[in-house]
Amino acid sequence: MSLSSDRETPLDGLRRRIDELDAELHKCLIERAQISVGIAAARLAGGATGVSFQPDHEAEVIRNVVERHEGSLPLTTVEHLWRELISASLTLQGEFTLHLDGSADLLGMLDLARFYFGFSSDLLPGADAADVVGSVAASECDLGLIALEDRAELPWWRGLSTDGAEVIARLPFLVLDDRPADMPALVISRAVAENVQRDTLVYDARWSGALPGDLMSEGLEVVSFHRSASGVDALLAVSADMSEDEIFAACAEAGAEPDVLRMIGGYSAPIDVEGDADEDFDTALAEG
Ligand SMILES: O=C(O)C(=O)C[C@]1(C(=O)O)C=C[C@@H](O)C=C1
Repeated sequence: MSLSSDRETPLDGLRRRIDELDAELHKCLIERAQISVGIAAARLAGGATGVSFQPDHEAEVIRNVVERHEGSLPLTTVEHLWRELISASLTLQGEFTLHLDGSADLLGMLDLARFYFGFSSDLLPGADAADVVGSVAASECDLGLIALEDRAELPWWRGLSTDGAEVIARLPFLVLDDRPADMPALVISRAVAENVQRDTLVYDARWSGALPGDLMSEGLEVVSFHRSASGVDALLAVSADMSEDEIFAACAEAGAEPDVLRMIGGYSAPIDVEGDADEDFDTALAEG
């Protein structure tokens, strides 16, 4: 072998560094998985069974990723890697099935499911959103993924409750232009941890008349609505700082108090990475 072929070229040096980093990363991944197994054992020792989702901790993990991130790797690539790790960690803690809203665009649903819940999770398509709510409510620790439409064909959220299946997350979690897996959706489960912290609460609100037109300026986001002969059902997202009395007062200010107001879960608010989330709600559509 000649002397020149023994000398490391700059390219060889870069590849050697990638190999070193891969070994370090792999060691960290092995340790992370061992810790997940430890969490599962500690929960079992404390009398818990099955998976318990900690959506607030998951949000914190991704918030930390966003804060630390720099350089040329796309943020959504890093987000996806961490989502895969969190899903693997959940799978190590117990079996669960992810029920998919079969009435939504199939490719968009599959993209979302794989981006957020990885390739190890067990997927099961349901007929529609109401079917997913029923399956998740009847399970011990399954998850459901339901696509959000401004105008819903059915008020599927009527089947949610805080002692059954409830809303635990809103996707996409990172609001970015041109991101992959960008179908708006809610995640539901009955296996959410008891002490979970959420900054946004979700309500089932019903009016026998029309939907008040200006709820948004009162701090109430209409995530979805359904109009029928008996009135309007709305899925409202509201800051967790607002009491139910304040919500009634804000609705009255916007036009009318709802006949029904029922808390049906909550989530950690998505992060608007570019600072220009499009929260425009088509009030003309709701009023017309
Ligand atoms: O914090 C926990 O309890 C964990 O199990 C860890 C972890 C993670 O892998 O980061 C996994 C699942 C939870 O939903 C949240 C976070």
